[in-house]
Amino acid sequence: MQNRKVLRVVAGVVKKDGKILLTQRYDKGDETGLWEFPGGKVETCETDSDAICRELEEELAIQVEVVSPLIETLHHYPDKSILLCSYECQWISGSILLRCHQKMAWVEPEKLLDFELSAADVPVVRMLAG
Ligand SMILES: Nc1nc2c([nH]c(=O)n2[C@H]2C[C@H](O)[C@@H](COP(=O)(O)OP(=O)(O)OP(=O)(O)O)O2)c(=O)[nH]1
Repeated sequence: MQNRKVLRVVAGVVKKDGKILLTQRYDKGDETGLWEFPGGKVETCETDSDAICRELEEELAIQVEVVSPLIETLHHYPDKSILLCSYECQWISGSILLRCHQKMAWVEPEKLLDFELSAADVPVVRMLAG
């Protein structure tokens, strides 16, 4: 595990009216059916901000501006290791279309832990829940 490559994954924490956007992965593929923050893998030559803006456009059809970094969490899944880099984002334009997720929810910070989350997201959510 020590020598395996760590994937850099960005997660956008989009807030609206005091609630935070969570999306649910499909019942197939990685982290099946679990809730997460929208985002994805950072591509070569891309900044984290570029990756967030691209992923939220691709996955949800919304345009966001990255406001500030939150926390980075290293998590080892059985098949891969990821460094999850979370950022607070401001929604600029667009209406949400679920292109890559089965569900979405706007969640009060204190209720985030009620959702079945990808394991790497738990420290992020603990921080947001206060
Ligand atoms: N997007 C996202 N991925 C997360 C979170 N937490 C977490 O463990 N992951 C994992 C799930 C995946 O194994 C990996 C990111 O993969 P992804 O499938 O979202 O990335 P991508 O959009 O670039 O997808 P692809 O090119 O492989 O289709 O990180 C999270 O909050 N958001």
